[in-house]
Amino acid sequence: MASVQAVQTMDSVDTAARTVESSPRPAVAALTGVTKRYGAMTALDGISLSLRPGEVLALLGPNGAGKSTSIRCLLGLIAPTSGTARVFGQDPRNASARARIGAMLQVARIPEAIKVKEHIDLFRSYYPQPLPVAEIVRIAGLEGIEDRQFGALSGGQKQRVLFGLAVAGDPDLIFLDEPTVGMDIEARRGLWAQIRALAARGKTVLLTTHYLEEADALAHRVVVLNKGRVVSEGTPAEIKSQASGALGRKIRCHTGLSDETLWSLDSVTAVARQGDVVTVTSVRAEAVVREMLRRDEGLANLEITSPALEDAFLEITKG
Ligand SMILES: Nc1ncnc2c1ncn2[C@@H]1O[C@H](COP(=O)(O)OP(=O)(O)OP(=O)(O)O)[C@@H](O)[C@H]1O
Repeated sequence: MASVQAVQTMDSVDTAARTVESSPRPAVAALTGVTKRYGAMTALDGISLSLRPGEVLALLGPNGAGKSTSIRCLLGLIAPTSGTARVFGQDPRNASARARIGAMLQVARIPEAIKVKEHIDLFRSYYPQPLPVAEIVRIAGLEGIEDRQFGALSGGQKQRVLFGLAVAGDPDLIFLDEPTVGMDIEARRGLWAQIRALAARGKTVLLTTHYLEEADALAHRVVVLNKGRVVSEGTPAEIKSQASGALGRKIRCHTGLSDETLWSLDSVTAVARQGDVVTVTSVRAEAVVREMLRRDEGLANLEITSPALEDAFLEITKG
């Protein structure tokens, strides 16, 4: 069981320190060459992706990119037009595979007149070895609302209940389709801590989100989809560095160098001033900084930043 201590420990882990064993253990779930067509609309266009044990994989992409369709194929809710979906090495419709899966979907509709605790009891009954009710209530932060009807809850509280139902069966693989929509910042951070705690217990999580800082904060790996194809894949840091190749990095400092001099340096694409602070953008930031320090001994308050994941995402999916 995840203890509060484990949650707190994981919370303090630095993003860069998140690693997942890269051994060739079989994938927990995989789409291989999957195309999904709805009439003339191609929702997935030959995509392959796989989930490794114990990782949090974030699926990013603009509206209509194919994120929910990917999840629905992996859940066995829809069949690929071609290609294969496998979960624990089996067809996702196989009952023994399903018993190890939990899901929180965007379109989840559950009866409004039923109490939270009754929903939990019902979901627990679907699984062979569910978590104790008190554990589900604690993980999903449902203390005090167990006896309320689902329909009487706020949007954020409903999301927490759906998360609780997704983990009720103590599944090894959890799909979370935009899990923090409608949550305030505190609730969102609480859910992040729980997702980290799940991964720390060896659970595998596939998450879709439009909150790019969420992927940055949680994911071991990010797969970016656009128009049904995988357009980028890597750690959040790798995705950002791919984009810094195209976008450049920003060098901020106090310097006496003129705009003209700054523009003359290696691969500079922008020079901006705000008060005393100069911001220079270049894809060869190290070379530019070396040259700036050589020419200006008084250069101070130096700071170099990579594009945010948000900028990287827009760059990768534009066009
Ligand atoms: N049942 C369906 N019938 C027809 N077209 C569909 C159906 N389901 C999805 N699509 C289309 O397939 C494409 C991919 O949809 P999908 O829901 O997978 O995207 P998404 O990345 O999850 O988008 P969003 O971020 O808006 O949730 C979209 O163009 C969508 O309109």
